[in-house]
Amino acid sequence: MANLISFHDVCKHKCKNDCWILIHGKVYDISTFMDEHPGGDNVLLAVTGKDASTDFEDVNHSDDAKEQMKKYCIGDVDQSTVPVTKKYIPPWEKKEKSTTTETTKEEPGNKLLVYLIPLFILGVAFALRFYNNNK
Ligand code: HEM
Repeated sequence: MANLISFHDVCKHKCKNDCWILIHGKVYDISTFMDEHPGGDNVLLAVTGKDASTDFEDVNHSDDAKEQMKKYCIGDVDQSTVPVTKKYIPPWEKKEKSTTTETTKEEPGNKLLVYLIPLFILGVAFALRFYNNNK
């Protein structure tokens, strides 16, 4: 069975000579790889203590790099210990999403009010007219 490592433990290794990173649920001890990494050691240190999957994918690593990383894998992260990060959604995308969800989430009562309010105003207007005519 694969070695299960908590996110808390991953966060304990953030130095150049003791560096663990988390990519796609797997934990890599890359302490001996720091000086060899073609992208430099700074980028690797910058992604410690978090899920580095996106950072790793953003670089578009070669198949060779993906093959190479296997030998540094020391286990799987315990997913229940990884904090859920909220993805930043730009306001313009939020608006698009909310309009589509609003239409589906709209309560039937709201639609009814759109008809009831003008009817009510009309009713009051007629009542006033009737009242004035009777005077
Ligand atoms: C065990 C994990 C990793 C291995 C084995 C690895 C390996 C490599 C290799 C072999 C290259 C040369 C280009 C290629 O073949 O794709 C490279 C480039 C690079 N890597 Fe990594 N890498 C790892 C993790 C990361 C992480 C987490 C980052 C974070 C951003 C990163 C950032 C970079 C950058 C910026 C380059 C330079 C790209 C360029 O100049 O074109 N790498 N890496």
